[in-house]
Amino acid sequence: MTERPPSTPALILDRVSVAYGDVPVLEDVTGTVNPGESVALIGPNGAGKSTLIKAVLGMVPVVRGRIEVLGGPPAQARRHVAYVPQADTLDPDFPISVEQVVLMGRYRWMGRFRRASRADREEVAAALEAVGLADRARDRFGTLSGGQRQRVLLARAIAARPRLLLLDEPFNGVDAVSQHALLEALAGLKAQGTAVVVSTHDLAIAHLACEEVCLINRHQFGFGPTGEVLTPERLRATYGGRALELRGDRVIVGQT
Ligand SMILES: Nc1ncnc2c1ncn2[C@@H]1O[C@H](COP(=O)(O)OP(=O)(O)OP(=O)(O)O)[C@@H](O)[C@H]1O
Repeated sequence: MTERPPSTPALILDRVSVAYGDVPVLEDVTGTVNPGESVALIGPNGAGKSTLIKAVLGMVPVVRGRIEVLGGPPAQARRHVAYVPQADTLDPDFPISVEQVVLMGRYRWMGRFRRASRADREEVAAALEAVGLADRARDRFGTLSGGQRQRVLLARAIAARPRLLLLDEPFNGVDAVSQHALLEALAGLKAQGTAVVVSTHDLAIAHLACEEVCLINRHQFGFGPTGEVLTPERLRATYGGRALELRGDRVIVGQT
């Protein structure tokens, strides 16, 4: 019997350090995310979560160490990586429909004139279905609630058919219905082999959405299975001595 070759990791972080000018923001972050796996980036404000995501996108340079995306440098993998930013640059007043926003996710696969094929339209419809907004396709994007808009932006990323999906705090200000829809859509993507990296302040979400966590606050305080790494001691170290822990699905914030 022949052994199947191991699949290429979606993301390798190898002693990654990032600085803005002379100011170090991340030092020695190391870990691997395989296809179909998800990792939650957890750390306080200013810990470097967004910076790490931008480094994976090749938007900020790595000063030491190495980032490998789908077996090569980040710049070579851009077509296979989708990103849902923390505050999207799309102006909610811009007159654009929900399906037009999602179609943007297909641009990387379209020809020079960006004419949508039937297959593109089917991908858009499937992505909207995945986030539970199929019935809002023709509505103006700006008329949706904040949580629904977040779901549309995830649909745009899904329509890009990424092999690695990066989400920067997608659950902020999102109600329970939208949260459930986002979690279901992420589970669907993972089942198709997409690797997911999601920054979040919500430890309960990290438990629900991700089987791995990366604790960072400039330095790395742990990277591995959620149940093993998300301990009160490590959380306290990550949050600079503040006692934070997870009991059941509740986050307990203690004294500094
Ligand atoms: N473009 C930039 N130029 C200089 N410094 C920056 C820049 N972007 C971020 N920083 C700094 O880098 C550090 C990490 O910021 P980053 O946005 O990565 O943190 P974060 O963990 O995502 O925080 P939050 O949870 O508040 O979103 C902060 O001290 C921030 O001030």
